[in-house]
Amino acid sequence: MPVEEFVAGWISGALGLVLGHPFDTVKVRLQTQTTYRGIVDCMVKIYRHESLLGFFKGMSFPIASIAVVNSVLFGVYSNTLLVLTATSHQERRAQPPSYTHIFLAGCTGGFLQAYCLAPFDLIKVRLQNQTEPMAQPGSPPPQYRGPVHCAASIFQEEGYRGLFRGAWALMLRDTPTMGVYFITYEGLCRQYTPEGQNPSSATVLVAGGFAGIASWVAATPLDVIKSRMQMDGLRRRVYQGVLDCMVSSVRQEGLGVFFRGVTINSARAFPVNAVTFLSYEYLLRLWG
Ligand SMILES: C[N+](C)(C)CCCC[C@H](N)C(=O)O
Repeated sequence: MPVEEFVAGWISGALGLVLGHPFDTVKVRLQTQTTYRGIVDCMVKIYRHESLLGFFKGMSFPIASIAVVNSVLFGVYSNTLLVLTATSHQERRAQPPSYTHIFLAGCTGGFLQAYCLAPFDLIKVRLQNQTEPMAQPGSPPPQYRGPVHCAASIFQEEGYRGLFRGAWALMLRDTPTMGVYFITYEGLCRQYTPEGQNPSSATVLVAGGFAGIASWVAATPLDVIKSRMQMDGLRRRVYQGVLDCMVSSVRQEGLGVFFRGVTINSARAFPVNAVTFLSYEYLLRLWG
C-alpha cells in the first residue's frame, strides 16, 4: 500500500489545523452557547476575558490526533481510488479518475476518518466551551484541567461509549461532505489546468480553499447537531439522539439554527484547506 499519501496527509493537516484553530474556537462557541451576539462580539469577549490563549483552547489534542485523522483521510482516499481505478497518484494526471470514483473514494475516506476523529473532536469541543480564563490563581478551576483529564473524566463518568458521544452525527456529517470536498478540489483543478499537466500552486490554493468552503457549507447543519450532541451529557442529558436534537433545535431556534457558524466556518475553511492541499501536493511531488 503506498504510504506517502498517509505521511503527506498528516503534515499538511497539521499546518492547516494551527492556522484555523482560533476560527474554530469562535465557531464552536457560537454553535453551542447563546451568550454571544456574533463573530466580533465573541472574539472580543474571548480576548478580553481569556486573552489570546483563549483562542487556542483545546488545540493540543487535535494536533496530536491529526497524524491519524488526516493520514487516514488522504491515505484511504488515495488507496480507494487505486482499488477503483487501478491508477496510482503518479498516473492520475494522465488518466484522470471519474467524478463518481472520486466521490466514492472521498466518502470512504470521510467515513473512516470520522471514526478516528470522534473522541478527539469530543474533547476539543468540551475544552473549547470552557470559558474560564486559563491559569488564574484564586479563580475556581474549570471542570477539565486539560485534554488528558478531560478524556479520563469522560471515561470515568460515562465509560468507553461516552468518548464516542456525537460520533453518529460526525459520521453523517463527514461521509458525504468529504465526497463533496474531493470532487470540488479535483473539478476546479481540472478546470484551470491544461490536460495532462500538474495544477499550478495558485490553482491548488484556490481549488483547495473552495473545496473547504463547499464541503463546510454542506456540512454545517450536521456540524451544529454534532457539537450539541457532544456538549449534551455534560450536566443533564437533553437529547435522545441525532433526530431528537435536530427537531428540538429547530423548534426552539428555527431553521436558521442549521447555519450557525457558517460564516466563520467558511472564513476558516479557505486558508486551512488551501494550505492543506498545497502542502499535500507539494510533498507528493517531492517524493515522486
Ligand atoms: C467534511 N468537512 C466539511 C467536515 C471537513 C472538510 C475539511 C477538513 C479540513 N481538515 C478542515 O478542518 O477544514
